[in-house]
Amino acid sequence: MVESALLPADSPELEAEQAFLTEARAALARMHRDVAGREVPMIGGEDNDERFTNEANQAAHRQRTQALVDLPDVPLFFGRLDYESGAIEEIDRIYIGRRHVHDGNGVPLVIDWRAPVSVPFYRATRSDRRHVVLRRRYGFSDVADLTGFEDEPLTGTGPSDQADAFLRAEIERPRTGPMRDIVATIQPEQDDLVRAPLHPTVCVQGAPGTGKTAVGLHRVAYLLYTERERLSRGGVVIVGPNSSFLSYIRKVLPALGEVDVRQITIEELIDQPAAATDEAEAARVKGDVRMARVLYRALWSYVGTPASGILYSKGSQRYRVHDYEVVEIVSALRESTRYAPGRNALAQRLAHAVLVLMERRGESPDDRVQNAVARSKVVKQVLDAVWPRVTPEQVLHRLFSDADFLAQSAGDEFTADEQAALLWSKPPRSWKSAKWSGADTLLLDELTDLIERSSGSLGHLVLDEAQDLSAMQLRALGRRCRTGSATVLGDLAQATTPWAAGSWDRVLDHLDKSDALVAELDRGFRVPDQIIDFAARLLPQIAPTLGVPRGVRTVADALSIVRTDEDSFAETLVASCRAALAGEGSVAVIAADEQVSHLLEALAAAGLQPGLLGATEDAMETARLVLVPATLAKGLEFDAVVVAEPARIVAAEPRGLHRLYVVLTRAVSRLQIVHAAPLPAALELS
Ligand SMILES: Nc1ncnc2c1ncn2[C@@H]1O[C@H](COP(=O)(O)OP(=O)(O)OP(=O)(O)O)[C@@H](O)[C@H]1O
Repeated sequence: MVESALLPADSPELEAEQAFLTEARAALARMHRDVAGREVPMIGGEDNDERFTNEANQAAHRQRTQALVDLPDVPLFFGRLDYESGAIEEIDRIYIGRRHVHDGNGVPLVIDWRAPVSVPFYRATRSDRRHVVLRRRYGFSDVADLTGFEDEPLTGTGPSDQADAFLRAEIERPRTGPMRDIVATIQPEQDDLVRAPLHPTVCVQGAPGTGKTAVGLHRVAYLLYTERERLSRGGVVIVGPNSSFLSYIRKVLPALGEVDVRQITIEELIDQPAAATDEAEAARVKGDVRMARVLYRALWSYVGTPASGILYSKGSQRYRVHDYEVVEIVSALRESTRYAPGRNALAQRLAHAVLVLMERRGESPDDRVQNAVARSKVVKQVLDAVWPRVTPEQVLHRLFSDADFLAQSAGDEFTADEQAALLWSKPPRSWKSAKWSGADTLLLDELTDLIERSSGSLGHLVLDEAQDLSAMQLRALGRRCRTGSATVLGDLAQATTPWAAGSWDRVLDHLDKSDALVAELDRGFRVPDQIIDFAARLLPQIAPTLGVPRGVRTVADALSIVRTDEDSFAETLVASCRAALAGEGSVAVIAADEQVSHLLEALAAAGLQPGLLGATEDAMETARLVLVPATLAKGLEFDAVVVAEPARIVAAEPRGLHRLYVVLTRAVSRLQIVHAAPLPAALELS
């Protein structure tokens, strides 16, 4: 969508392209009318299957109708390929767009970018032309009027730099709000990941601004195109770190014609609201994978060793199952089932043992007798004594209230200090009055699955900023897509949580997707070279094994550092904001969370009226200048960024340097650092 003015507005060729766009729009409107006006067939009857089928048909119709809405600011096509004549059937030219548009008589006007025939748009080069002679890219205004185009002939020799110029212009087009799609300029290394098959899971390590989020979103659109039937059963879910980030990315998939994908936080996916917060150390320990083993032991410690057998009476008959037989049955079951089905199975096995005794005495008991024995008082007494019913809440309440129970369950997994961090200082009287933290809800989720296997039916799960997830979060997510696959996106250098897993092998192991394909993206599209090089000085300290990302652009005066003193800090910051606002596009001030309210006042007092990210979901859409607490900056970007007092950002949390690395890599064109305190040593310019 580059504003391109290569041709005069009245050039016949441009006019012909504009006329084609008008024709394609009219065709899309007709397709929309046709689908919207079509009656959805309803099958009669009121049973569950019929109701379900009718609802599914209605939903599919709604989705199809919505997908055909012509969004006013989204161009219908963005590129064209001209083929050697006769190369592909009778077609010598195709227009490529966000969805398929046909003329009503079976003639395609615009081909969906996801179709195999569109692949050369992204992959053809002069040395591998794939029968393409010309690639054309279009420029559009903000309201999707076609304003120009650029041609890239593939028939010449030597490298072509048009593609790079187009990419650069697209990256630098000023931002006005939420993230936009990159469908016109997906790069070959990104295209590989976007079009990777549904299975196995794909895991992408990538430096800031290499396009991980963009790749994840386009991959979802691609998979829905190629695997819609398979995915419609379990659904697709995108999990992002917080609601500001989700609000930022929410328009990309609808612009690609996909309106039915849930984009949520992990808390929403787990669906157990948290009512308490943890101290940092407790949160770290609760997120650790050792917790899974501790919970396992805690739960199974409820199963005791039978002290006696059972004596079942029927009429004048007595049947005795000896204690050693009960012990054997219990220990065999312990090894082979989950907790709740194990209890049911124990009842049935005991009843079966009684039935065998009955048969030995020449009786011929049937299933009804077995069920009656299984439900009898004597069997129930054994069950309650040996294999009691428990809920996840009861187990966790006991674990955090009872130091002996915790020590016994922890074995040598946790140190005494770690156990102390887990214990409640004031235990609630009962599990019913316990207030669970976010980390606790994941432990409850794990226990629920240990008690009764949960179903895990998602078709595909995208995890963005996955480097931050704890082992217990990853296990909970993995359980929800046991048979599905995932796209795991992240950057180990941007891991800011104390419970971060630390390596992709471990992340994938916790997610139970060890067969994943791991790839790396290393071309940083967002951040100009000078800023990447500056931020990368932190890498030896925060992620020594990761390489420095390769920049694709230099921008004049991209980086400046302004030293001031405490007294003039606000004034200097205001001046930096004014300078940034004099340019085009979005501007952010990013500061340590605890400094935000003070800076908000200072900026407002200077008449700048910034939006406050996190206070309202649409702050990035309603204000050009946004004040961003450092902990919410992850995943976002702005044309210009002013970072206030890096030392405070670093001091605010244990992984403060990682946070600073995130903050320094949010700018597309200009980064200004305003500081009174010294910069971290690695950043001091020599
Ligand atoms: N092929 C491309 N064409 C145009 N723009 C691109 C391309 N790839 C990435 N970008 C742009 O680069 C910016 C960064 O992309 P994205 O947010 O997906 O990166 P990321 O790797 O997820 O970054 P971070 O690690 O900082 O979250 C976005 O503005 C995106 O639109």
